[in-house]
Amino acid sequence: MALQRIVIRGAGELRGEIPISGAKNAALPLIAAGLLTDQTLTLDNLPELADIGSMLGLIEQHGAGIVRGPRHVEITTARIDNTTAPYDIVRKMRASVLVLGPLVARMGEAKVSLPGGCAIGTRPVDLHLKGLEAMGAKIELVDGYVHATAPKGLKGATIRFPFVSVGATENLLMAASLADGETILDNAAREPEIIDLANCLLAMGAEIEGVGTERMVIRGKKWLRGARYSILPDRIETGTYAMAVGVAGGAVELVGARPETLEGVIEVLNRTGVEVTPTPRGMFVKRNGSRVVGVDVMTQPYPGFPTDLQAQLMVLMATAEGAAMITETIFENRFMHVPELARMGANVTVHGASALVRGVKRLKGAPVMATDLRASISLVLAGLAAEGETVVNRIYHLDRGYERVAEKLSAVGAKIERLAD
Ligand SMILES: CC(=O)N[C@H]1[C@@H](OP(=O)(O)OP(=O)(O)OC[C@H]2O[C@@H](n3ccc(=O)[nH]c3=O)[C@H](O)[C@@H]2O)O[C@H](CO)[C@@H](O)[C@@H]1O
Ligand SMILES: C=C(OP(=O)(O)O)C(=O)O
Repeated sequence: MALQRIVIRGAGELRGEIPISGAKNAALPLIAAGLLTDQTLTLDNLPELADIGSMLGLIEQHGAGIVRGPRHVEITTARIDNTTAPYDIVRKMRASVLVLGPLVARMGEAKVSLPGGCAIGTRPVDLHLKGLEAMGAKIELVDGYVHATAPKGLKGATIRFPFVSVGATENLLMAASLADGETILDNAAREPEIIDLANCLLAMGAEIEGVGTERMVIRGKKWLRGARYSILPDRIETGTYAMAVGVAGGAVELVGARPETLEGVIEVLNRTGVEVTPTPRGMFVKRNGSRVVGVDVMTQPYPGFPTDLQAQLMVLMATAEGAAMITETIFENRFMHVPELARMGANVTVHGASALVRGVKRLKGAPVMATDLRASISLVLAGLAAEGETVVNRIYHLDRGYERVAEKLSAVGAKIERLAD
């Protein structure tokens, strides 16, 4: 594939509407859930993203039949004929580890490549593995692969997470749905994507109490049926475009957005001076005239401010009146965007897990690149606010998580285009 880049010529206001796609981080576990049943799981509102293609490719090589249509997929896993998730797929996308729970639960064994570190931190999977061990699986690490076996099937267990993990909650929720007996997940993640997965599992016949709370009780079933489920709108994409309006100014309706999944984010936006109002179709975001003001924000598990919007918020704060302290508590290395933003004139000093952002009047365009998804989109947002031309290189990161980003932004007036070499 030719190397592609995005060119942005700032700085004009955004006006109009942007449709919000289905949530990547809900879609990925839901696709893995397709391995739990021999019947068809149909997913609607499927976003068109590179990560979705990778996840479908992964479950296909386990034996799933995939029929893909526009914004929708039918997954039928009548049989699983391969329980190995190979390094070549897992290294591209960490969410691949979500096949582990479903495979062990249904087949009594799985071999999944260890995902390894990535740009934003070391990201171990020890909580996933300890949970499966508590459910009776034997875990061995062989040649970089996790080999999990439970020849007599998984057994219900009480699992208390020492800290909140979205992925471990999802993996064990799926595993518990097909285990023998009752599983209690304590200190479980409460992200809307977890609720989406639980609701789909309920539609498949699972028995889960406490959905949306930190304590879920799952009574395992011998078999789950097929279902049809519509993926929730992407709250991170929504928050990203809301911040784009904050950065560039203007007024945009985010159509399909679910403001109730973004309360912590809306509260922060309102404090900065960006106005957010729910509408019958989604939410309306507006910033007219004056500069936003700096606010201090700490990332937290849901319902706190999401780490996946930290880089975008930093761009908003980079042009704010006054200073902002942004503290990242989820990942230990999620400030990769800072040096690139500095090249565009942002004034940011990192001290450990905190970044002190002193607002400047204007950013300046520059060639930039990023090493992860949210850092990449933050550079696009910075380009919207910058004087002159910004070229964002290595945009394959963007394609992992943002559907048609250049089209969506140019439809509201941004001067943005995608170029191939
Ligand atoms: C595909 C998907 O949904 N990705 C999201 C998911 O990632 P993911 O599920 O990987 O994130 P987790 O919630 O598991 O990670 C939270 C923290 O726990 C640590 N940890 C996690 C598991 C474990 O076994 N051991 C351990 O130490 C991680 O390194 C991290 O520091 O939630 C993150 C936190 O909201 C988001 O940023 C990601 O976008
Ligand atoms: C970090 C992210 O995704 P993943 O967990 O798939 O790396 C993200 O969506 O911002």
